[in-house]
Amino acid sequence: MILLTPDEMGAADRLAAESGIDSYGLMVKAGYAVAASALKHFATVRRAIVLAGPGNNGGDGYVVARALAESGMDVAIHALGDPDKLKGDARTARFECPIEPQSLEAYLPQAGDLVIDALFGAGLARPLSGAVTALIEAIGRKGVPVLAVDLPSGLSGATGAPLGAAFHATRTVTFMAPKPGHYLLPGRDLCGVLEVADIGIPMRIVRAAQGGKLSVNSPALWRAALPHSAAGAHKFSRGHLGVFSGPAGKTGAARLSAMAGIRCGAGLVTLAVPASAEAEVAAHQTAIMQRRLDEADDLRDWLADRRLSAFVIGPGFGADARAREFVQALAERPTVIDADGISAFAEAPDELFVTLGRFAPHCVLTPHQGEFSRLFPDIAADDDCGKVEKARAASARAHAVVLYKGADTVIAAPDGRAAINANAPPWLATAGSGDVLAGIIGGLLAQGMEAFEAACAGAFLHGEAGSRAGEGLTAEDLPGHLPPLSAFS
Ligand SMILES: NC(=O)C1=CN([C@@H]2O[C@H](COP(=O)(O)OP(=O)(O)OC[C@H]3O[C@@H](n4cnc5c(N)ncnc54)[C@H](OP(=O)(O)O)[C@@H]3O)[C@@H](O)[C@H]2O)[C@@H](O)CC1
Ligand SMILES: Nc1ncnc2c1ncn2[C@@H]1O[C@H](COP(=O)(O)OP(=O)(O)O)[C@@H](O)[C@H]1O
Ligand SMILES: [K+]
Repeated sequence: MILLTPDEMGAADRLAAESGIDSYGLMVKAGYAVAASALKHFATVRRAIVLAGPGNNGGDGYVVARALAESGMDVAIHALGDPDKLKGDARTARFECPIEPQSLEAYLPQAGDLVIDALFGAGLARPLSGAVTALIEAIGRKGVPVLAVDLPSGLSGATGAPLGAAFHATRTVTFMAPKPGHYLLPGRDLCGVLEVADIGIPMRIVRAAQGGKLSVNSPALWRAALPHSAAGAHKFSRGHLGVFSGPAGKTGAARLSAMAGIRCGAGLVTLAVPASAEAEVAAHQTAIMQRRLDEADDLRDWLADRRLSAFVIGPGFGADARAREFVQALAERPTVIDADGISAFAEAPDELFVTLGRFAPHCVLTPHQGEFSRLFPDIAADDDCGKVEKARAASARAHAVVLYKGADTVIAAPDGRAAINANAPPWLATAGSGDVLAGIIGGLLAQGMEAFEAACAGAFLHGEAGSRAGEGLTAEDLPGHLPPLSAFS
């Protein structure tokens, strides 16, 4: 599913107009789609209150009011600003609507109302005024449901962050394609249930405006890149994943990664274990192999085996000089660099970026918010930038795929491709869950998937496993609930 930024949506609008499509016709379709949603999902409300803004979002609102009145609903319009100053399609919509607008101040929220929020959509340019903010609070206090047109007013469609106050909608109807702000937090929560209405802009125009670089993560993005298990495959043809364990007492994280890697199809998985932890790891593993590995020299010997096709380093490893040395040696092969593998470079992130820059972008960095801030402090602190732009900037700087974790995980590649993951249930946020994700991605890399596709598929499979395991899961449950890759091919 493609995503359009508000600017790209504006471009689609312009291209549609240039191809002869009537823009007022689009507004009418948009308004009727919202009215249909109101009638279907809020059938029991006593009256609909349309809050109409000064631009085309307000224009949509006048169409909604007309459509609802035609269907027999009791409708009132409260306009922000002087309706006589409306221009273009919004002005036409206002004069085709039989209901005379009242002032915004005249609206007193009442139980039984449905608010249609048509104040601002893609054109929001600054934080909402004090009067609008007070009205949002009054509507919230009364528990009046809100149906948002395109976006809850106050929310940036580009970043998913409110510019100040914003409506908290029950449902949102947007047009042609969702925007990043519908999926990035807190926008996703502020939108409520999202509907995407087709208002008749041809998809070829939508695609031309979009450029194909940002999407919602779904199997369509990576299905073709999944490893196929041929009948004659043997374990080495399905890849060999190496996972680095921490010292005694800290081996659990790497063991979780290793188990996830073998469950998602790596032919062989070996845990590389320091001497202090050999007995501990051996007591836990059966299908996973084990190799003693203490120093960087041991690692260089091991790397002589070219059949080792991918690595995971970081979970429970220790964020120290040894971690830096290991990551620098591993960067020549596809490697997931997680947790301590990231934090080890907090004092000298450029050392990591220079190392990664010497190779093709075949490594995946998987920071959560804290780790992201350690490695990319300036990008993390840029409040004008949404999570997609942050992940993209980080990926370009690091010369690696960056999977920026959270409830709204974003995956970005150095070439600008990006995806927002949307299938993770909230109970996936449990200790060790990130270690499992690193192992899944490692397992896919080991089987020959490219880094961006492996990271996207990994995040999606992790979310699926979380849903299948259900609320109350622990990280140990996740590998056993991974769906088979064949379910997606
Ligand atoms: N694209 C398409 O194909 C289609 C788009 N459609 C619809 O058009 C919508 C976009 O319309 P839009 O561009 O007119 O922007 P919109 O959100 O109405 O706001 C702009 C106005 O608000 C003002 N303003 C901004 N911030 C403000 C603030 N904080 N406080 C006060 N004022 C503020 C701003 O004023 P200015 O900044 O110029 O002073 C300007 O007057 C889109 O969301 C969708 O619903 C549909 O009809 C279907 C086809
Ligand atoms: N609220 C949430 N909803 C869904 N998934 C979440 C949420 N919060 C975190 N996650 C996911 O849970 C995992 C947690 O990983 P991480 O922060 O590394 O924790 P740990 O180090 O304990 O494994 C990540 O995949 C992250 O995207
Ligand atoms: K709106």
